[in-house]
Amino acid sequence: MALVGAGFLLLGTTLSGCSRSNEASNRAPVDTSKIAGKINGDFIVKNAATSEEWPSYGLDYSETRFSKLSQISTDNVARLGLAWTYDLGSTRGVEATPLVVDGIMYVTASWSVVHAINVRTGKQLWTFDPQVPRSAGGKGCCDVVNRGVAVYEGKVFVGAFDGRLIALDAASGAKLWEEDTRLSPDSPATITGAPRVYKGKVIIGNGGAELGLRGYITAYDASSGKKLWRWFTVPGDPSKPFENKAMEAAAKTWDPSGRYWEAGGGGTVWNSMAFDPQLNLMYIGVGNGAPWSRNRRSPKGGDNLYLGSIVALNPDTGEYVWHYQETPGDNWDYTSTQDMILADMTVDGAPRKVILHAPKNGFFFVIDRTNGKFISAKNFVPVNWASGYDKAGRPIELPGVRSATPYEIIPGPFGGHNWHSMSFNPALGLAFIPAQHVPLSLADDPKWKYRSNIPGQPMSGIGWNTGSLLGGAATKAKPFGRLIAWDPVRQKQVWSQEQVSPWNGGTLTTAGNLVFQGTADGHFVAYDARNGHKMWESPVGSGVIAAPITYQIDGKQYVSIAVGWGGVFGESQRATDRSSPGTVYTFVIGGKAPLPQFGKYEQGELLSGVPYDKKDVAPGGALYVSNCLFCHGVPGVDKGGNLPNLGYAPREAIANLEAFVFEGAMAEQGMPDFKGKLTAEDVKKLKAFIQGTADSVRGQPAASAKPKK
Ligand SMILES: O=C(O)c1cc(C(=O)O)c2c(n1)C(=O)C(=O)c1cc(C(=O)O)[nH]c1-2
Ligand SMILES: [Ca+2]
Repeated sequence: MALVGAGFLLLGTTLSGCSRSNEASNRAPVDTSKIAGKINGDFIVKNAATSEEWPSYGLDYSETRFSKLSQISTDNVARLGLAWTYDLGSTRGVEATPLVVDGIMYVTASWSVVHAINVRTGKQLWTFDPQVPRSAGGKGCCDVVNRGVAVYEGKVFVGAFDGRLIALDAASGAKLWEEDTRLSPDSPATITGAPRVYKGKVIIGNGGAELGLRGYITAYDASSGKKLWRWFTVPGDPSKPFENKAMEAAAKTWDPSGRYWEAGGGGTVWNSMAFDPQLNLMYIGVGNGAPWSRNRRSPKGGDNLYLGSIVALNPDTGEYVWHYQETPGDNWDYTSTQDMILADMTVDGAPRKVILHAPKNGFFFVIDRTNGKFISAKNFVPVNWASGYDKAGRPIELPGVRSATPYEIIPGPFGGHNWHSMSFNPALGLAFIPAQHVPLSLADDPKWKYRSNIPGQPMSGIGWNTGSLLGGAATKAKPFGRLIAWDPVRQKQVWSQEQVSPWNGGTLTTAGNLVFQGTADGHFVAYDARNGHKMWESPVGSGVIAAPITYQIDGKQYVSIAVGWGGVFGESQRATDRSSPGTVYTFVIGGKAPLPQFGKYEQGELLSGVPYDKKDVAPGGALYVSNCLFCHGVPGVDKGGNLPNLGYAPREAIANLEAFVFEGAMAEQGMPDFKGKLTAEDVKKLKAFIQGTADSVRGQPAASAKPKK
């Protein structure tokens, strides 16, 4: 088909098909009667002492990602070699932390497809495709990703992107039960996060604050799927009774004249949780406001609890116990959903049970996890929205950061640190943060209306609610990616490593004094955890965003990483010219398997020859921001991520843009349907902006590849 040019091939249609077709030949004998039956709370606690298996998302209930294994160490890591690779058959972002129990790895690819792999051979045991309708693609803000599964008493739990929580038989992959976590079929709720199982309850939150969701978290009985409790994170319609005292208290911090409940208010729990069995408290990280702009959401101001907070809940009942708000009155998509780590440390001479947290807002927090009391906060990246935190734990906000005048907010909405997992090495007292900056300027937009396509408001055409205009001011800060080793007690950076680009993978640290991390430019790297010296690296097929794991089988320590470029930054931008399907890489000392052949990313020629009217370029640009930007990037400037850059698309594709926008040419790949949302006249303007921008890039000496969002 002529329209399917080089750029579009990348979208691929091979999801799970690839592994399926190999199913018979890939199977290897496994005693399935013994799989994962032993995994329960006691096991997870016991395993934390040895780290032999990797039974839950963050390795242990404290989510430390610190492995006690030391067979692979700074002494021999240089001899690390490939044991096997496994093709996940996906072309979109792979964000999963794999779990390994009883010699089987459970890992997810994009579109929530689960793969069970025999770790001894690297061969497939089974796959499960929840068949997420591709029309759900446009409901997610940030790529059709999944961060992994939970395993408990012989079952595997996965959150499907369309909002279903599904239980599978760990031995066969057969579906045992399925529950819809959404409140209604037209809800914008998705699931991208990994479930956790605490005390026999499968616990999961949702994504969707951008699309106008009231955040909540739900617990289901692991064996039956019965819903046990649900806790909302922000108050609902004030004409209805409060669900609980926590909502009554929270409502006092919201201005009802903003009618926030119509846009849900936000506060989604789309990623992080942790559990302290001794305190019987579970912790959740609560997300940003909907819309982003507080002036639109709550015109008289207010802290808007429990946005941007860590909240402690009783895992038995879902009852609120305490909260600490990191970003009062969030205005910039400053989620607190980044991974939390529970640690015990001595602060000012006293032993403290703490939570370590590096949320999007750029500050590193140490919080007392018994009562939520603030201990300290210090910025780990440059910030320009607050000068610091006072003794009570309140940020000292700087003027102008909520205004209608375009302002380069630092960190931007991509965060000084996003969902890419942090790890904490208690032996060294260091946390390893995948830190970054992605420049963006924002301005409050008084014209915001719930779910209205307003040119210039990012992605409002597919239902985003930011209440903010994008751009308008040149950004000055440089984008960066930086691995930071942070001492939480002294609140001080100990070492750092600059990376090629923002959006690098999560980290793993080990008793072998190592930190492992994959990078945006397609490498898997081991550093000396004490000083940041690079000890080993291997190229992998594309940019890495997920976090590595390590485990021991038959007396041998392995390291694995799921590779697949994407996520919200990686949809439109890239830092490598390689392109490969989602792939699991497993390494072992002395491993001799050959690296797979890496594909080359075919960028295509800069677009030329699409006729347009110059006066349509500027209005087309505003429409582009509100419909296309976060998926396709700046035409001719960004290089394309796991979705194509339209400035390098084939001429026929842009000349026939209607086929994509209205006729569903890419619907099977998850592209939203713009019928009834855009007019033919709008599409004419979009073409003008795309070709006009490509033409102006051509007029420049060299196309800059720097992220512009
Ligand atoms: O507010 C939300 O509900 C929500 C959900 C998600 C998600 O579910 O992935 C992301 C975000 N926000 C977000 O702000 C963000 O930066 C982000 C990045 C990613 C990703 O997977 O790359 N997801 C999300
Ligand atoms: Ca968000």
